[in-house]
Amino acid sequence: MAAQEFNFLLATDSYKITHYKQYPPNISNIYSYFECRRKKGSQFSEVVFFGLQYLLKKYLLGQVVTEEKIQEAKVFYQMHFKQAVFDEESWRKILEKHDGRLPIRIKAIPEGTIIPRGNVLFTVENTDPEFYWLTNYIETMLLQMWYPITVATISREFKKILAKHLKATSGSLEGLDLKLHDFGYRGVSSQESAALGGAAHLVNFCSTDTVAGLLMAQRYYSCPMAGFSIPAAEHSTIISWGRSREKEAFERVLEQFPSGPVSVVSDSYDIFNACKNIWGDKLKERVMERSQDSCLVIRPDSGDPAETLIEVIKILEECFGCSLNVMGYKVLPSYLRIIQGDGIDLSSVDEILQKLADEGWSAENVVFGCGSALLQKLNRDTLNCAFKCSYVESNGKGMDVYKQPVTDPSKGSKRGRLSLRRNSDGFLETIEKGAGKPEEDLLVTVFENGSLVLDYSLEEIRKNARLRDEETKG
Ligand SMILES: O=C1OCCC/C1=C\Nc1ccccc1
Repeated sequence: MAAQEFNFLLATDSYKITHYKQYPPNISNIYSYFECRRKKGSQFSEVVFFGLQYLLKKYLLGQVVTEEKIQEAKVFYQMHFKQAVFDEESWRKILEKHDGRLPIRIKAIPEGTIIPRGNVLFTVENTDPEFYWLTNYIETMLLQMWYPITVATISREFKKILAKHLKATSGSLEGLDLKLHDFGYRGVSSQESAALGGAAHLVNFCSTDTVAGLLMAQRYYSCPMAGFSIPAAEHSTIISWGRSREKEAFERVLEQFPSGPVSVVSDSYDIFNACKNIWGDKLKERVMERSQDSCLVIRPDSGDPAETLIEVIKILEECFGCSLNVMGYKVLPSYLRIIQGDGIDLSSVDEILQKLADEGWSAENVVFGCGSALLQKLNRDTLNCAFKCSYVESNGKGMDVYKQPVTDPSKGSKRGRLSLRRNSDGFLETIEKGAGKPEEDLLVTVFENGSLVLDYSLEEIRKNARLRDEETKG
């Protein structure tokens, strides 16, 4: 028997096993959709759609139903419910009639599309009337797309902030794609989260240490190398020399990586002493002989980020001097930069860059690392991701359906078959009740009856997600 790898029949919430018994008699079609519900006062007005292609390729393509999996599920659910609720016969029908391929159609906006909250992102419907229950059976797995969508969205919000400050204090967006480095691999809940979240960040940037995200981009988004990193110290490679030999530890790093940028975490004992007396004195010659594309990147890693950064940059200015750029902001010598990877989130990065600017410093001097705030400090409610049924057919008649809780109108759902179009002002909008014109519909079929209909590359996704001009103004 084939090793029981992933069993699709077990990849859902228990209660969904019982839903086929609850739908109205003679129901033949269930049509549902995914959206990031609009929420008054929410921090994020638009989202980046990303991640569905990975899920389709990994879990939904080809034969997902087999006799072994039916047997395994039958035994499992009998024990779990202590009664026979699992619909063995229907699953066997899928196996016999569709060779175990899912009779489902998924239509979605192109990955990387930037879309305002409250719009349909993808729709799901059964293509064989016999398996109406399958549409919402896969809700559980499909709703997990909240994660890559939310990470890609947060990462792009970082990009807007970085672009604003870079433009305002340097007059150019050069190097924007390298301004936010993913430090988050260790802070996520699993290898799969690291892969999905890491790849989601790479929609907006090409700077990461989360190797799993690079592999995801290679294997599922046809991108051979989506991001880059540089040699960098960590505390162990510094403190292993003992407190009295921090200078030797730093010197070793410079020697071992003579060309190309190198990052050295410098706060093991006293970041200010390290900058002034080691980098700015004992090793000053070594630092100055490095060039722009072999710069030393000093990494503070503690203290209030803004205060520490300001004090560090002032010490470096004293020791190495600085120049003024075309915007009149100060820039350290090109062989010297700073990376701030501690305490970075959407609000602190804006505050730090503003304080640097107020002190006359360009955003060119610093790159940022971000861990949990990028990959983990988020949940399904961050963008209010929801999956809801909006249309059903029974006895050949269609009916628009919806929920509208008197206790929370913001949880109301859309009704009828949905389409997405760009209106005359160029804004995306969702048309409900089947009123959309097919030729205007931006939702495209990406999955049908077990086959992937479209395959997006990270390159085209990045193009869809690039910042628009107005988002880069100061
Ligand atoms: O300092 C750096 O310069 C740029 C390259 C990466 C890097 C540090 N990486 C890292 C990863 C995970 C947790 C903490 C740091």
